[in-house]
Amino acid sequence: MGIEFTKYHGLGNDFILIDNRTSTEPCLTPEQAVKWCDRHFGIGADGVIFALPDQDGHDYTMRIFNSDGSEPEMCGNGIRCLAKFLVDLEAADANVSSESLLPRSYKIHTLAGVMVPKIEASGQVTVDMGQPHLLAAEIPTTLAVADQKVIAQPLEVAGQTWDVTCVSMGNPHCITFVEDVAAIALETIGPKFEHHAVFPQRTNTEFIEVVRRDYLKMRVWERGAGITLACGTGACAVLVAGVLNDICDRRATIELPGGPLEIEWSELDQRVYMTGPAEMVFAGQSSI
Ligand SMILES: N[C@H](CCC[C@H](N)C(=O)O)C(=O)O
Repeated sequence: MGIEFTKYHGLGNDFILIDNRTSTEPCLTPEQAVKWCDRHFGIGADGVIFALPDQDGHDYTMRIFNSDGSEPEMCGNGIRCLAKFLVDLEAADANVSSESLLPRSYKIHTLAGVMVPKIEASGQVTVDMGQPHLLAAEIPTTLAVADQKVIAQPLEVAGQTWDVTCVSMGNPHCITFVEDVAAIALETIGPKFEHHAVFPQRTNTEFIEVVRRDYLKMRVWERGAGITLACGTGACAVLVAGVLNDICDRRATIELPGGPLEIEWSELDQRVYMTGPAEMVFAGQSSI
């Protein structure tokens, strides 16, 4: 009898979701997660997400392993998929339709703090992603003094100097603004940013083309996953970086290769809100 799983994606950033509600530890090791994420010898995904029981009075706990087996603090597209997975599980347990339970919010404990995804009746998911962290020590990066922000700082990567802005959404992001995002050789430059010495915990890297102050185009090289079609925490970090550099509004559409995300950095509570889809693809049992 294999382990049951369900595949979901958020704008093509795809995840294997596992109902882990009866144990407080993930049922797979990071090494097994690498095998499950392999797109030829396994199921294929950018990561594995575990729905664990609640902690400290929250509804559930989310843990995630990237496709390289590393464990990030948070995943924006992933938590939208987790919310959809949870409402599907609860509907199956109650023998009702998922739609009948909408709208539905969850308080999810993550390594980046408590996140609150809300599935609207439309199926779109809005997530309160909390406040961004901007000090060098919080990213973390050694590119600036620990209690300083990193905004438009020069960073040499692969013999070229890039102006970078760093933002943490619980996980690290290095953002740079370019003229033509399609011209970036992501597979070459991405790993050089990810493993750069100024990022002691590696980094996700986002390359951004500003089309309008409320419309940005983004491509991403993710820590622990490489090129993905979308990155939710990355889109949030990009919006914050755009505001800090005064090149975008506090509410904008971030266009990713997999589709658009609506991001707002609220002036009122300084929290970042992300809205986007989460789709179920298939369910199965794995014997690897
Ligand atoms: N690779 C990321 C985690 C997944 C983030 C991304 N898929 C998202 O939607 O936020 C990291 O190691 O920080």
